[in-house]
Amino acid sequence: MNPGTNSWKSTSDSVQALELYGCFVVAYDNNISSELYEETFDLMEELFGLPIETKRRNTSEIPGFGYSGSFSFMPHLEYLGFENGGIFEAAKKFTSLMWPHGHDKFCETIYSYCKLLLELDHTVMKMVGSSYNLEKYMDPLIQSSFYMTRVMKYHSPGENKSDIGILPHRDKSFMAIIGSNEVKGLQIETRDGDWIDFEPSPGKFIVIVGEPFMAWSNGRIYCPLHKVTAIGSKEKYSIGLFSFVRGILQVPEELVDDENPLKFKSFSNLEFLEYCNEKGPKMKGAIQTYCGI
Ligand SMILES: O=C(O)CCC(=O)C(=O)O
Ligand SMILES: [Fe+2]
Repeated sequence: MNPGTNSWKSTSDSVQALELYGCFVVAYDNNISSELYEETFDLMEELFGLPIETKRRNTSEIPGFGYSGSFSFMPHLEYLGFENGGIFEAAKKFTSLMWPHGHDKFCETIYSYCKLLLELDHTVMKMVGSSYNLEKYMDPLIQSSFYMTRVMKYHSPGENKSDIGILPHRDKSFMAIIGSNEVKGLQIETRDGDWIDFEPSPGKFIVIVGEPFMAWSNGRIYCPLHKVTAIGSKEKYSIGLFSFVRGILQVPEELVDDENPLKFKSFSNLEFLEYCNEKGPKMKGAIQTYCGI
């Protein structure tokens, strides 16, 4: 990504969007075919159509992973989160848990889909590194990341109706990349308090900064509040790839100077996740209370 070239321009635009909005939309249609996109979302219907006892087999110690749904405060949401869907063995393990007799098509489709999102995650990380001249930090961050694929179903509230899908929140992951079927509902809050819609379409993804990434950048990158509204008679399905960084995260010294004093102490992404889980879902600026200076 050399200064002056087109890829450098799109890099600086994207990083600027992360600073202003904490998110940006990627048209990834050259990399993900509409067939793969459609197949993946068709399979979501099949997955969520499994008996609840089967879906409950997907358990995890990590908050936000595993299976959950029918929350009193978010009655339309149901989700399944599993680790490392972009690694074939992990995709296979999740598939066998859901379909003990196997389901090759599901396994191959979800793996291909997650692998593309994984590549996109690495690309975005590298874009940030190149834009801030912090390239040397990016490979170690990527190498200590692990990923959750979380598939979400928002049950329809009914024709001409709308209801809460996910309450306004900031992500506790480092970064998330989300795509959905054609049903709208995800909204991101701007710094001015306006809510903007993510308009889903095949091959389009939204990259969302989580609180740990914002803290790592010493607040240079923004972390937006966002929410989902369940709307109308069609079910909404979305698939997110959420990254988490193991070990201790520390603001790079290059991002600290007299004008930008250190705003966050070193912290652990995973312990932060536990902390938020204990404090409950209402915490909006959790990272500040966790490790803000
Ligand atoms: O389903 C979506 O579009 C967004 C989900 C989300 O914000 C989350 O799981 O943190
Ligand atoms: Fe989120």
